[in-house]
Amino acid sequence: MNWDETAPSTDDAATVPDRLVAADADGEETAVEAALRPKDLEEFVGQERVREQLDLVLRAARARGATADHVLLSGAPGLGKTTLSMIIAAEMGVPIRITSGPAIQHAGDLAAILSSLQEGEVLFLDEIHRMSRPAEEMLYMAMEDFRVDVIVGKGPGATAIPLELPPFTLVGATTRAGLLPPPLRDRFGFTGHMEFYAPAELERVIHRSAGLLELDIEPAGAAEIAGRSRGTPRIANRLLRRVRDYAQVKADGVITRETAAQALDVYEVDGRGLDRLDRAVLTALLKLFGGGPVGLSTLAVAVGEERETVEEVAEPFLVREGLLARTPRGRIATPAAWSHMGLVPPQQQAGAGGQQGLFGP
Ligand SMILES: Nc1ncnc2c1ncn2[C@@H]1O[C@H](COP(=O)(O)OP(=O)(O)OP(=O)(O)O)[C@@H](O)[C@H]1O
Ligand SMILES: [Mg+2]
Repeated sequence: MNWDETAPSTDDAATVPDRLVAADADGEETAVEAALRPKDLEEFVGQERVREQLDLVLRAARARGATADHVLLSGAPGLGKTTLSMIIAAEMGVPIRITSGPAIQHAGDLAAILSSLQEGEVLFLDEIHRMSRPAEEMLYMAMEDFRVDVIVGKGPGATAIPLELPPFTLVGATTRAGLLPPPLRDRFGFTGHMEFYAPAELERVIHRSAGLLELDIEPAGAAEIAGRSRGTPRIANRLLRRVRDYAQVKADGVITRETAAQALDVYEVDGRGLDRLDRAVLTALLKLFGGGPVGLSTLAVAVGEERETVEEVAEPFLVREGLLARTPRGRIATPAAWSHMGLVPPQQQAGAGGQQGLFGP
């Protein structure tokens, strides 16, 4: 992981350098994550509804000796879509092939993958909303009829050679279910929508990971980390690793509420999971603009960040937490924002006199 705060970002999307509370995995994290992935539905924490529904789908398919229906998993980054796809394969006792929408640019790429699948295999297509149109159209037929037409030649002389495919289970994952064309969405037999996790569920994720990493953690320590994890298991696991480092170096290795809180304070992740950027946005909104309304561009300049960074990186979580609202007149802070930042709104400072009190009698 790159901790150099000044390192230029290579992503095209608005990003800030390596946030501890980013929901996306960074490159090196993938290996660490693999070790912490639950291996079956039983071990998979939370998402009760999706788990129960999926359990039925898979059990029924197994009982029929059939290949499971195609499954679409939608939800925010880090909630367990990839994990669940691997669990589907494991529960069905079949191999899994992993690819992603951006990796399939030509229909031919997809045809090659599809024709090399074994019977019953799970094909995991991550970021399925980012597939090219021709590949998508080939996928329709493959999903429905287990057949593709391979086009040979060009122009008027081109011919379509039908190719039979073994039955397979497509597991598609997307963070943007709304971007999927309806014909594609309709071809999935089951759609599971993943929700953010409740604190108690994240505590279970943390205890489980702590066990695998052989860490000594007290329940209050797990609760402290859970409260700062923004409803996301990936972030919970990442914060746990940082707290582990701190507990090793600064304490006796045991993760108590105090060590967890001190460690995450060092990393500037506050009690509610806000990091430095989130707090900078709120501080500017509250202190410089009296809680708003203020335009996005003005707010961004005040924070010293790009407009897109404020809008795409900081705001979604602040809005989700009910700390900031986007209105036609600009951004405003909610009462919860004032109290979270330990500040008093101007009206209340002025007492019963209201806003006027600010400017004297
Ligand atoms: N329900 C869960 N129980 C325990 N651990 C989980 C659960 N969901 C996710 N995790 C852990 O969180 C990490 C991220 O999960 P995963 O990679 O499956 O997320 P994702 O939804 O595929 O994210 P992305 O959208 O970025 O691809 C993994 O290390 C996994 O172990
Ligand atoms: Mg994933």
